[in-house]
Amino acid sequence: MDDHTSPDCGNFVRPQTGLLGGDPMEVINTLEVKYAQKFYGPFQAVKDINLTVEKGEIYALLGHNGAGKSTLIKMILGLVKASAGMIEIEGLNYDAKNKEIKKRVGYLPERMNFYDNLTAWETISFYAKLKGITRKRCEEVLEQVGLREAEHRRVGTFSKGMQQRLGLAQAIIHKPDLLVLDEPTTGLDPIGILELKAMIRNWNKEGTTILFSSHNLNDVEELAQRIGIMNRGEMIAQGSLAELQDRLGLPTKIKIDLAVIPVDLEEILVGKRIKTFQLEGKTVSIDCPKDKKTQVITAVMDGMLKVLDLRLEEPGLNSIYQNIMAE
Ligand SMILES: Nc1ncnc2c1ncn2[C@@H]1O[C@H](COP(=O)(O)OP(=O)(O)OP(=O)(O)O)[C@@H](O)[C@H]1O
Repeated sequence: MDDHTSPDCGNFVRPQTGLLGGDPMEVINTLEVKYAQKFYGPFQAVKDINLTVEKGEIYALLGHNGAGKSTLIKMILGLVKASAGMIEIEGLNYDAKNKEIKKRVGYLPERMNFYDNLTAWETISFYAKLKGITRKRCEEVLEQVGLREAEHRRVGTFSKGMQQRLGLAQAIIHKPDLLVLDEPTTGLDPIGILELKAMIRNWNKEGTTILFSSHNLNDVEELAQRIGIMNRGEMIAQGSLAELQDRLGLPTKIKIDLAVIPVDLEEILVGKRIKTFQLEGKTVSIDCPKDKKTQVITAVMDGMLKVLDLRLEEPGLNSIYQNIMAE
């Protein structure tokens, strides 16, 4: 059972800096989570999570079912009370500035329940009224999510994709600084996913910071600048794709298409200190440490091989995720 109260600060004490206890040069991040924990009875769903989302970033939470993503998201939204730790949004915490935070955050839950008998226009007007927002903004936001033509249809007749768009409209209507999306692409068809990603990118370009959770590695790879991987309540890895690749020491694959395969190919490559490679047709693949790419490419291009094409393949999120989960 969720307890819908504000997260407390537990036993975390914010470090004080500067003469008056605050550093004037301190950058305020959109989201700051420190040592956050959540117990449901004796079960610990979230374990000592530290997470920072900088202004303007798109950050993705990734993890198996039950990893604790939704719980963490609800703690960030003030919908679930943290057992311990600190959560700040734009430098504000829920104990002191609950209402102020709510104005700055927009949320699309995993499942959104609307009144089937209301039209899209009536639904969005209802949210607008709650938040003191103008009719013009309702029109604008329905336009942005592509529901203007369907605005007088009852929500009960909407497809999953259309309901998701309406959910997005209510999440963005008050122009939040931080938009939080819990598995936003689940249940959408491929076109719906593409359109949703375009909307997310547009809002982000306009300055909205975005935190979303997902099971879809492609969506995460395409959208997120930084990724947090959770497992059994813990944050087991965080960073950009390149940082995660470095951390794991995963190689870059160099693929070389040759015009002809010389009989002494192995000798040539070994002579250039390339000991392991795979040959498929006329394509040679070399797994190379990231910091040795230039040396390997220079060695291959020195004229002894007739190279038609050469390309680099960095490991994708798929192999990064699998490696991290296997650690
Ligand atoms: N209200 C609750 N009471 C007791 N246990 C809960 C409650 N909510 C979540 N849990 C448990 O906490 C753990 C984390 O759940 P959570 O929903 O946060 O995971 P998740 O990563 O979002 O999973 P999914 O990807 O399936 O949505 C799970 O073991 C879940 O059963």
